[in-house]
Amino acid sequence: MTSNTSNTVTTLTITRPDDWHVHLRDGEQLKDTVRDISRYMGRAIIMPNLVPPATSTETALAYRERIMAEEPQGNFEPLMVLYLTDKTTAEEIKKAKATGKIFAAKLYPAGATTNSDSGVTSVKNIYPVLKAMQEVGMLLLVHGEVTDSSIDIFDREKVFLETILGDVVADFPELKIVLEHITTKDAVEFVMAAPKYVAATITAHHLLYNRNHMLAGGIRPHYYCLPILKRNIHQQALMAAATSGNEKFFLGTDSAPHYKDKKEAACGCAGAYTAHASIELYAEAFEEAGALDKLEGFASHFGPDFYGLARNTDTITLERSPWQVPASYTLGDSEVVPIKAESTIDWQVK
Ligand SMILES: NC(=O)N[C@@H](CC(=O)O)C(=O)O
Ligand SMILES: [Zn+2]
Ligand SMILES: [Zn+2]
Repeated sequence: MTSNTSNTVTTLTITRPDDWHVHLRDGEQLKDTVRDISRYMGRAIIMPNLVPPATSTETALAYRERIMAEEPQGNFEPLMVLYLTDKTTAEEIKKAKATGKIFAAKLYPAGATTNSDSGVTSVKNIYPVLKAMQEVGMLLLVHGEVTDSSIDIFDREKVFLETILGDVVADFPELKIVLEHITTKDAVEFVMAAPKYVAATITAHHLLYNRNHMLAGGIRPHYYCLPILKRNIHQQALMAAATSGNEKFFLGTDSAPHYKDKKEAACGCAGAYTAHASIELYAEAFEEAGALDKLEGFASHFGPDFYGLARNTDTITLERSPWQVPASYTLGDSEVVPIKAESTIDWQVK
């Protein structure tokens, strides 16, 4: 990292970052999501929860082609992910791995989040698949929440760690696991105590916000995402983890666009759009913690290191240059309301 050394930092140059968890959607939305992700992200782990989900090597590769068609310069590399179901086979894992274009498989507990209905109903059902993944070196990405309706929504991540993930880690000691979009102090502690093959992504919105932002003084649907924002002690634990320099925690925006009318509804969809300003939002969070010097490791080094990929070799520069986020952006034939709509963001990428 290089930056000027006066009291307030006004420019910050870091190795080009990657996004280790993003939703680009499909069809008419792709041109808009790919434009945003490829502005400065070198690579991104592309979530496979499409309708229907990308459950096979063929569907994942076809999706990759549709993404590449929106970014013909090839400056951006989509890293594909297989969507695990109860029916996924060990052969499919080996086939996917052999393509060199599919880097991970995603465990969605069935019903846990957006488009997860075809997910896994019991982790035991995929034990042969996890064994194959461990053998061939394919990462397991996890949406870590239980789906039991008797468990309070604010406790679902913690209970998942206690009742499911602990066993998976113990039973597959050499399987690389990323606990995605962590939201609790419990998850931070779990990852820190786990062996070196367990890491986590943290979103910008879980660093910047807690459930008061979503619920106090009126209900704000654009902050509603899963796992849901928690109380501020959890936000503080996430901030401490992200800015600690611990290489087990790295950037994954979980930017997850939904049309405005699907969010502002009686039963609104889960997901927050942050790809319009992802590194800028992280910069705001890290600055708040007085830890801008820790941003580069989190955003640009620890992700590729964990995935066993080379770090990017070029850089991007952030400038302190406040700008107003628009009320909405075009998304396909409709619009999406981004995080910080109509508010100011201090940083801009040159
Ligand atoms: N995070 C969310 O609230 N939503 C994501 C799904 C997910 O990542 O769980 C989506 O696809 O909309
Ligand atoms: Zn998720
Ligand atoms: Zn996600």
